[in-house]
Amino acid sequence: MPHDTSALLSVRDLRIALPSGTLAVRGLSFDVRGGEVLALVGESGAGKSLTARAVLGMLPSSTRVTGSVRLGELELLGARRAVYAGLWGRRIGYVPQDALSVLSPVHTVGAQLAAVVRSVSGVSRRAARERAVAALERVAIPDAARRARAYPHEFSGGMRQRAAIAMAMLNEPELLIADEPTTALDPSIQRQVLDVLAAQREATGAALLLITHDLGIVADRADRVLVMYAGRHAESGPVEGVFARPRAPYTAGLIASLPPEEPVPGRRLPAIAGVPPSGPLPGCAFAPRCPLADARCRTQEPEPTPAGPGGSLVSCHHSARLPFPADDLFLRDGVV
Ligand SMILES: Nc1ncnc2c1ncn2[C@@H]1O[C@H](COP(=O)(O)OP(=O)(O)OP(=O)(O)O)[C@@H](O)[C@H]1O
Repeated sequence: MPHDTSALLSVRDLRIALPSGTLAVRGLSFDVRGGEVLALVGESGAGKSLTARAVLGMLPSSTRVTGSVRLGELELLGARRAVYAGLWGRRIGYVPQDALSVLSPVHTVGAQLAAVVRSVSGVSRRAARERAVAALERVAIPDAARRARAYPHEFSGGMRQRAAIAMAMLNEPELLIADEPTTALDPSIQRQVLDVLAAQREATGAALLLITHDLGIVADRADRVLVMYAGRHAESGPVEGVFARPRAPYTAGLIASLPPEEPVPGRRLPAIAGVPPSGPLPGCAFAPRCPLADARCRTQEPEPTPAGPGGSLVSCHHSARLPFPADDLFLRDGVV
């Protein structure tokens, strides 16, 4: 598949081999368009974080990465460290799951934000500090001028995460990559942090690659979704379309196993039985868990194929046979 030259980020045939030789990401292609939110979802171990780190150029040198990752015209895979250093915080902002991985414990939050400002623009220390405080205000840190003089450990988890968003957005990058930015937070705080992220993104027009395993967040916050399974593309497309009519059995199973808003007493919750494969399989990686799998699925790996409106793609030999809702398919293996 050629690159989409109109996309902000265009990833093609990304393969990531771990030091053990295991191929953890196996030929993934996707695009992020300017200003949009693309959610990357899938079970733990699907390769979401590795994909994000490959785009960010943050994988250890012991991993082997092939394929192509283009930011606009610029090829990032194989780029020298200096190229990435010029992009981080300027064209690409990064919000990790744990803000402490980007905030140093030995400097105040304000000093760290000011240093990021000064790394890009030659403003005075005082002006950089003022911009740091303004950035903390924008992410709703109360009493920002005073809080800027505090250290990260003096912030609550939610405040630290908002400070990390402020830091990522300081220089108005075109692309933001957020890896499970709210997973470590209480549900009540998650919403605030996601609201802050959305507001910042809308104010600057940045695109967002949002990694999450929470389909509720995808439904509420993303424009398009890419469902990954065992390092591969399972399904992708506009969020509304994918939720209204999933075409990959894996996606349908994930949606079927979402707890209903109002539980029906005595009704079993569908579940996808089994666990993802630990090694390579000759056919579709989901086949051992898939209620529709047949002999072809066990021998022939499905490729992403156009499947619906809005550029939807599905990697499944039997998507046309998939009913929706698919609860009954997954109830066979359901848990009480
Ligand atoms: N540095 C590493 N060395 C060895 N194995 C790794 C490394 N990083 C990731 N892996 C393995 O690669 C696979 C994919 O990991 P990745 O973190 O991308 O998954 P994920 O989809 O982000 O999962 P999660 O939702 O749990 O974060 C997993 O099996 C993981 O154990």
